[in-house]
Amino acid sequence: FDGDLDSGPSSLWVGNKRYRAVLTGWHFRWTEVDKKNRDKKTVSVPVAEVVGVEEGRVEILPQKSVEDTDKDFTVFYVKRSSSGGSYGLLWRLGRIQFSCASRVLRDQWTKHLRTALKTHSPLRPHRLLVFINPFGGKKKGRQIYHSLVAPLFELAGISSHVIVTERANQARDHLLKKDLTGFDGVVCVGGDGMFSELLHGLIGRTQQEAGLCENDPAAALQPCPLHIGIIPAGSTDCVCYATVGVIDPVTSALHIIIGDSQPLDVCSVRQSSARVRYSVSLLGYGFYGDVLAESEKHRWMGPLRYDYSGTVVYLSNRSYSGVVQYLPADPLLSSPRDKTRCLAGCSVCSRSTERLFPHSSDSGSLYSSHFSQFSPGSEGQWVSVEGRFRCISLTCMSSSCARSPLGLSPSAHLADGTGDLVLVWDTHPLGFLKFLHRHTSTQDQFDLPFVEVHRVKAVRFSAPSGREEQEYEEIGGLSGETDEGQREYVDTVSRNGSRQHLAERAVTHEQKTATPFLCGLCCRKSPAVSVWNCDGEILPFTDIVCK
Ligand SMILES: CCCCCCCCCCCCC/C=C/[C@@H](O)[C@H](COP(=O)(O)O)NC(=O)CCCCC
Ligand SMILES: Nc1ncnc2c1ncn2[C@@H]1O[C@H](COP(=O)(O)OP(=O)(O)O)[C@@H](O)[C@H]1O
Ligand SMILES: [Ca+2]
Repeated sequence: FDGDLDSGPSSLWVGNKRYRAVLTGWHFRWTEVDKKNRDKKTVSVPVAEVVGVEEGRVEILPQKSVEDTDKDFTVFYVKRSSSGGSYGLLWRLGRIQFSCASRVLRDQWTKHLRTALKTHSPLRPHRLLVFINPFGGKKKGRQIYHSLVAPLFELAGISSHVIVTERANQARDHLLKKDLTGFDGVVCVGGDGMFSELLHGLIGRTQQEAGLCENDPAAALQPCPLHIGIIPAGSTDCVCYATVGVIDPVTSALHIIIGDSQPLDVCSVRQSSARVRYSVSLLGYGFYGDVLAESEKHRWMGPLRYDYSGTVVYLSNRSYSGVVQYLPADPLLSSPRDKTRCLAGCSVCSRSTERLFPHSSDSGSLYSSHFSQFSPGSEGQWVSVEGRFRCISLTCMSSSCARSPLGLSPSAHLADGTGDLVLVWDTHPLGFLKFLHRHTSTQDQFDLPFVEVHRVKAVRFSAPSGREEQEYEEIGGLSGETDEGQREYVDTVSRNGSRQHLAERAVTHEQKTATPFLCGLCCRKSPAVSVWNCDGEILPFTDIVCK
C-alpha cells in the first residue's frame, strides 16, 4: 500500500475476526488471519467494482441505516450471486463493515479507497437523466426505481434528474429538444418500447446537432455521446435480457454505476417518404406484427396481453404473401446456425468491428463507416424470395427474454453489424406451433423444413399490390375457396431479376387443416397485409428497406 498508511497491509477487524487488508493497484483484498497469523480465505474485489465507501456502519438495502462510529467504515461492492440459476449474471450489492485500530487509520482507508475509485473507474457516470414509464409492464416502474435503484445511485454519488412520463413520446421529445448539458447518460425505466423512445430521441438529437437530416438515407449517422442504461420494468424487456443476461433492476443499476457498456447494432427502417425508424430487437411481420396489433387492445392485462394475443393470433391461422430481398453477410465471419452465444467481449463482434471500421480508434467513426458500406454500387448480391409467410422476423440481437430464454435467433450477435432474418413459410398449424414452442426450449427452431435463417446486412420487403393479392386468393389462398393443391413457390433470383433456381414448397389445404378444430378458424378470409412490429411499435407503413 503506497501512501499514508504506515506499514503496507494493515489489520482490520470484521466482528471479532482479524483481516489483513491491502489495496494494490486495481484490487482491494482482505484475507482472514488466524490466531497463529496464518492466512485463511481471501476476498478480492476489483476497484472498478467498488460501488461506494462510507464512514461508520452503514446499510443501504432494503433500507438505509447509519451507525456513525468513528473507527469503522463500510465498503459496498458488486457481488456475483449464484442464486437464480444464472451464475455470475445476477449481481447483488456486497457489503463489508471494517473496524480499524484508530480513527486516523479509518480516515486513511476511506480516502485511499475513494481516490482509487476515481483513478480506476473513469467511465462511471456522475449525472443521469432518468425517464420512468409508470405504465410499462406491471406498472411498477416508479416503485422499482425509488426502492431498488435510487438508493444505489445515491450511494455511488450519482445525482439523477427523474422524469415520470405522462404521455407516450414525452421522453423522445425531451431528448430531441431540451438542454442535456451536464448529463453523462440517460436511463430508461420501462420496457423495449420505452427503450426505443430513448433510442429515437438520442439518435435524432445527435443528427440534428451535427446538422444532418436523419431521414436522408445518404446522410451518415453520427455517434451518440450519451449511453442508455436500462432498468427493466416492461413486458418483454428483451434489450435488457439480451445484453445483461437477466431481468433484475439491481443488477442493471450496478452495471450502470460501474460504467459498463455494450455497443448494439441498430437497424434503420425506412419507407421512401416516411420518417426513418430504428430497431434493435424485433422487426416482425405476420405473426409478431399481428400479436402486437392485437395486444394493444388488451394493455390492461399487462405482460400477459402477449400470451393472450399470441394464442388468439395463432388460432386465427394467418399467413401473408410478399417479396423479401436480403443482402447476405459474410458467411466466413459467422453463421446463425453456428451454436455460439454472443457475450460481452465477443470475438466475432470485435473482428467485425475491426473489419468494418479499420481506421476507427473509437466509436466516433463507426456509424459513418457502417453506413458508407451501403452506398450505391457497393452492395454485393441481393437474394430475393417470394411467397407466403407465417412470419418474417429480423433481429439484430438474440432477442432472448423470459418467454424465450435463448431468443428468436440464439446465435445472433449484439454488435457485429448484421441481423438475422428468419423466414417462416406458410405451413400447417401444428408445424407453426412446433416452431413457436421451440422458442421456449433449447430445441433448434431453425431445424424445420419450413424455416430459413440468414445472417444479413440489409433487407427489403414489399407486400403484393391489391390486385396481386386478390389473384392469389382467387387461385386458392387462405380464403378456403380451393380445398386442395394450394402451392407456394420460393423463387431465388439474382439482383437483376434472372431466376437462379426454383424450389417448390407445396402445402395442401388438407395439411394446413390436419387439426380439425383449426379448420373452421383457417377457413376465413385473412387480411391481405399484416403490420410491422418494430421493437413493440406498429410501423405506419408496410413496404420497407432496412439496413
Ligand atoms: C402462443 C404463444 C407463443 C409463444 C411464442 C414464444 C416466442 C417468443 C419470442 C419473443 C421475442 C421477443 C422479441 C422482442 C420484442 C419486443 O421488442 C416487443 C416489445 O416489448 P415491450 O415493449 O417490452 O412490450 N415485444 C413483443 O413484440 C412481444 C412478442 C410476444 C410474442 C408472443
Ligand atoms: N406516460 C405514458 N403514458 C402512456 N404511454 C407511455 C407513457 N410513457 C411511455 N409510454 C409508451 O408506452 C409504450 C410501452 O412502454 P414500455 O415501457 O415498453 O412498456 P411495455 O413493455 O409494457 O410495452 C412505449 O411505446 C412508450 O412510448
Ligand atoms: Ca447483430
